[in-house]
Amino acid sequence: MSPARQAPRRGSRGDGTTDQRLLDPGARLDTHTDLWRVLKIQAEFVEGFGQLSDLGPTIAVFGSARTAVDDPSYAAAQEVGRRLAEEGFTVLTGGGPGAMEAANKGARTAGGLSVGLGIELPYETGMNEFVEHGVNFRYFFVRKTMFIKYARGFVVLPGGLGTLDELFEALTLAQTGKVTQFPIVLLGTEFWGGLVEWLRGSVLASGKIKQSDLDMMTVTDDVELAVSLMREASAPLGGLLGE
Ligand SMILES: C/C(=C\CNc1ncnc2c1ncn2[C@@H]1O[C@H](COP(=O)(O)O)[C@@H](O)[C@H]1O)CO
Repeated sequence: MSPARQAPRRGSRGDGTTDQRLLDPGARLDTHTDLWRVLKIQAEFVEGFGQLSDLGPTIAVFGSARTAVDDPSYAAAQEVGRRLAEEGFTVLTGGGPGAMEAANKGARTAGGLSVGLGIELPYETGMNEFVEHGVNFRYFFVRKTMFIKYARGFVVLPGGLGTLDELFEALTLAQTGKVTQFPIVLLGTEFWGGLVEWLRGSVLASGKIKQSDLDMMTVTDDVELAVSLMREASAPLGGLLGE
């Protein structure tokens, strides 16, 4: 093992996270360190590509880290994980608790491949117990690239800032044509209805987006609809069971 590998990995306590050391204004002055950091970022991309390139047809499921086990959206996440796995999809989540855990649980108990992309955070959380194949990232933006690159579509359950960030990144990439054939399903009409209403009444009405941008999302409570939209978009790409 090389000396660099033997050195204790700077943890998520005390000296902050890798993302903090890259992004915090106080850390921006160290150009020399930043140049070395580029190599670490590059290594993280290489590791991610190596670990994830053989997943087969994959759908990412996003949602709150704080969703409790007795929350109806936990059951919905578990159900969508299960059904996606039964259809032959690999289920990819952030590997954390809440809705992520539920989706991984559904996939795992259905015998599907259950994958988690963990992220270094200022507090240790670790991967949920239902992740079969876990990959940990230090940089949020590297991890986000992996979600988009390896998923054929997104199912988004109720969530907070992390979930909204993932949703709007996918929408922006679809709007700008960076990804095509990329279904985005918002599961939970009561939760998502207000956001969609605001997008329509304010953002669309003031000309900041087009109707076609709104049409990129399907809002539903129907897990079967979510799964069939993923199947339809994935079919031309091939690789699903029975195709
Ligand atoms: C808040 C707690 C743990 C956080 N742990 C996470 N582990 C992995 N991925 C996470 C975590 N928190 C957020 N994410 C990512 O963002 C989405 C959820 O964020 P939200 O703000 O909770 O909506 C999720 O899809 C992940 O990709 C302790 O309970």
